[in-house]
Amino acid sequence: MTDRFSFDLKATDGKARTGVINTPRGEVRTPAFMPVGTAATVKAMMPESVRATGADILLGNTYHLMLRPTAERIDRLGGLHKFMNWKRPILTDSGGFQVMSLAGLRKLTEKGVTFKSHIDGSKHELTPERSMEIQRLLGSDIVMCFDECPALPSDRDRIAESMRLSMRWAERSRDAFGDRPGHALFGIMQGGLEPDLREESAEALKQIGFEGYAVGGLAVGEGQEAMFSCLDYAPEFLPKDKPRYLMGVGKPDDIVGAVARGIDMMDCVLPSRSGRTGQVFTRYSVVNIKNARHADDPRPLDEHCTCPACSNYSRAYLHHVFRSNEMISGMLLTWHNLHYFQEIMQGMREAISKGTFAQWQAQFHAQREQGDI
Ligand SMILES: NCc1cc(CSc2ccccc2)c2nc(N)[nH]c(=O)c2c1
Repeated sequence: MTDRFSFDLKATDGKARTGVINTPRGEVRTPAFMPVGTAATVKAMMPESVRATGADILLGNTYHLMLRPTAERIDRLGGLHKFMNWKRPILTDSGGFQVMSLAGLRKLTEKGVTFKSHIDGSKHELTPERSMEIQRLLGSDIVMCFDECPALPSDRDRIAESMRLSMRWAERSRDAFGDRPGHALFGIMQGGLEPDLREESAEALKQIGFEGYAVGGLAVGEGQEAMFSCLDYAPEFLPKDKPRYLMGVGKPDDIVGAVARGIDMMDCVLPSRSGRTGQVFTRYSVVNIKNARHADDPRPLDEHCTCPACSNYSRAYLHHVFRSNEMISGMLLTWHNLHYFQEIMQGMREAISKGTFAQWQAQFHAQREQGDI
């Protein structure tokens, strides 16, 4: 164990990298997929089940937790790790993105954002300083800078103005974060799909200095092709010796494409949210368990998968409990999806270590062309 935060880059294969993030609460193997635990729970999962899927770290949400049950109450109860019974690392987002996508009556100024809670309409303010305080009260191991993520498409001037505001907020986040050994503050690169603005943002963040760097402002409606075009150059603007985190991404092929372009960490609600809506990710395709074709099918979702859903239940059963709106449906399908996402990450870590990432990527895509078994 360590009392410091550090990143060891173990191997590269082309632009793909594999390594380990060392934190006082344990190691995070990269490339890493981070399940989202928005309101202090990965929905439909016990923490020990999340760990059993292979997750080393999970995400918490400043926006949701500041509204309910509040960061001060979680702090009084011993912090988020104790509160949600997750002893390993937690990364929390800074809240700005969720304010812009969820809250009402938002007012954005140089100081920060004021808004009304989507829960009870109460008024709140988030600034870089308040976001750092909330994330400190939660006790998260990796803290994200307070930033503004412009919706795409936006005109270039709007994107430039928003990025430069986020860079001023990054400086204020750094100052407010203070000296917290064993904890990390990650900067967030913005700049839309504009190479020069992305480079300007990266340079500004490197001047300030962070323990890790995120690529923000992608997967906001631009589509996979445009996202990959940006990832063809943006990660290279960031320091090689620090973790690179692509925020809020994505589908399995998004994740593989991002790792191939030099990304180390990703998060997405997709596997858990889809698990609750009957959308199942397998190595061959996406299966909608609601479809009548599964009603009499005695086979597992994926005969190669070792998760509890695939080891112990038929498609017919999973179809039945989904149609019957039984709780076990969300539990089993979420477990399977998270297990499958972690299986992809483990496969990539091994392939990059062996220098066979290109072959692994080719097989990943070839299997998906086969379609459902
Ligand atoms: N992919 C869109 C996206 C998603 C998130 C949210 S990622 C997340 C969600 C829940 C918990 C932790 C992290 C973002 N967060 C920030 N701060 N900045 C962005 O540009 C951005 C873009």
